[in-house]
Amino acid sequence: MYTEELISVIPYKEIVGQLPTTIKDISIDSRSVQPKSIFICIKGYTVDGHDYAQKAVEMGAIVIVTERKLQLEGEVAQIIVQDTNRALGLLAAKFFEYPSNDITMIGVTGTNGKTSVSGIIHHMLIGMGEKSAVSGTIGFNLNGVLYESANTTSDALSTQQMIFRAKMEGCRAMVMEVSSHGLALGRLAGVDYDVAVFTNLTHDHLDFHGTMENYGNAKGLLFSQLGQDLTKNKSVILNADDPWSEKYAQLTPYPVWTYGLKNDANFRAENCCYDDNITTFDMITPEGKFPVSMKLIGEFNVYNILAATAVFYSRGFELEAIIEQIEDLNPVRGRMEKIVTDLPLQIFIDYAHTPDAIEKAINAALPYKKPDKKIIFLVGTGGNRDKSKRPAMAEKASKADYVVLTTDDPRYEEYDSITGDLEKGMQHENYACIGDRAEAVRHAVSVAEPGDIIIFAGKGHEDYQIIGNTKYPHSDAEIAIEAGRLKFV
Ligand SMILES: CC(=O)N[C@H]1[C@@H](OP(=O)(O)OP(=O)(O)OC[C@H]2O[C@@H](n3ccc(=O)[nH]c3=O)[C@H](O)[C@@H]2O)O[C@H](CO)[C@@H](O)[C@@H]1O[C@H](C)C(=O)N[C@@H](C)C(=O)N[C@H](CCC(=O)O)C(=O)O
Ligand SMILES: Nc1ncnc2c1ncn2[C@@H]1O[C@H](COP(=O)(O)OP(=O)(O)OP(=O)(O)O)[C@@H](O)[C@H]1O
Repeated sequence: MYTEELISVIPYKEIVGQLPTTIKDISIDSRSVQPKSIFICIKGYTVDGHDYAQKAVEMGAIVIVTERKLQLEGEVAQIIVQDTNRALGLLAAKFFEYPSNDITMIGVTGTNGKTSVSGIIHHMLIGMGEKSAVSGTIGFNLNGVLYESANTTSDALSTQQMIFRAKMEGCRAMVMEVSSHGLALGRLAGVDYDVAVFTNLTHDHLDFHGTMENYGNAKGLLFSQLGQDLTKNKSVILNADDPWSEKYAQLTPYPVWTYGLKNDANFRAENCCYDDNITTFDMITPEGKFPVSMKLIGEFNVYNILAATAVFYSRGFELEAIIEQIEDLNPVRGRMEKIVTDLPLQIFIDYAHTPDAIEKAINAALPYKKPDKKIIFLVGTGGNRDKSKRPAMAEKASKADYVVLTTDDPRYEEYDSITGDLEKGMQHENYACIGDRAEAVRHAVSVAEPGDIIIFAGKGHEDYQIIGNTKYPHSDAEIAIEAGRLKFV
């Protein structure tokens, strides 16, 4: 690509040296720079890409985008900008010829439900015969092949690359989980969303955002960044039962569709019934009432389904076709997923790691609890991350009859520090603190009796536990089944 053309999309303060006529590639990682590349220096939390500019030049970078003038050896031009993160988004979008303009982009944000709603939309699209890609916490799923990603919302370069690949593979749509970190750190600059969805906003990530106000405002960027061009067919999907929705509705000129169970909304559910691992309800829509029956359990999934329905409706799909897809959906991996075992227990694997999600997960299991039987809830929290949510997590977990407090990626933090913080929120005495997660899982099984429900929360789809900075293989389900066989079979 012509260098002049590429850099025309970014505001810059100064150019140092002679720009080459063309550049061949774009990179933010000195370890994988290709010859004749433009390298953008990104400040991380642990390391700063500016420190790797010289290495990038040695690998073949011929232009460096930087926030300050660097002392570099070799034939290289420097472009000095105010904010390399923002420049990266704009350059990456231009380099890949704005792939998000050619594909329906659906962004899903919120504290809980991003993976669930994104997965639901993706699977419904596929069910309708549309090619679709989805990116988020579970990775990047392109035509059934899953690629790992480090973050829920990847850096701006990977994001544009993913959208480009989805476009080249003929996808009609791409669904993206949009995290508040991604929005605040400019990872989504240059992405043109067609539909923006909000699930809910509750306590999480305050180590990063500081206050709920900042956290909510960061999520709001998804709606304000939709733009103002009313010739574009865009829509916004908001949860009518969450107070932040009113604020987000003010941020956009595009049509807003609401959903919810409590307040007035365009899409509502009535007569919800949770029975035999089947959920039924009447969906109230702008076109009347439709009975729905689905395999996803829990009230939170009714919200997720209403959100997905609003997305499809806003894009002109027929309600009958939408509901047909809902009835075919399988539970999302690791989200109140019931594990099939030969044990006399009901075992759920779940990803709840916020107070609100824990409450919702336990509520989802309540209809399946048999008289005189227990719900055992295992909950862990991550080390070196938002500590303020820990007591609130245990407080919500206290709704279970027995609680096992443990760790979920302790990283560099002592087990006792994590379980000790959780313990402060416990509302009853029926609990144990066991920092080693494998031991904690075995303990949960050891206190179970036939007919009990055990919910293992926090790991969801993950198959590892991070201790220090090493990922060790770990599966709550496998450990539980092994312990259960020893005990019951
Ligand atoms: C705090 C944070 O956001 N850190 C992110 C950050 O890592 P970092 O600070 O260590 O910095 P780095 O990206 O490794 O290095 C900075 C720059 O130097 C470059 N570099 C580095 C080394 C080298 O040899 N050469 C080189 O060029 C890197 O390529 C990069 O451009 O940049 C990495 C690459 O983009 C991210 O993977 C990493 O996210 C870490 C894993 C993380 O845990 N982030 C969390 C807080 C996060 O972002 N979470 C949200 C929300 C999830 C949710 O909703 O639950 C998410 O979207 O995932
Ligand atoms: N709409 C919802 N409202 C509240 N809780 C939910 C909702 N959907 C799912 N949950 C609960 O939250 C957990 C996490 O769900 P999900 O992975 O879909 O959220 P997420 O926003 O992607 O989370 P993360 O940002 O951590 O990846 C689930 O396992 C479930 O317990």
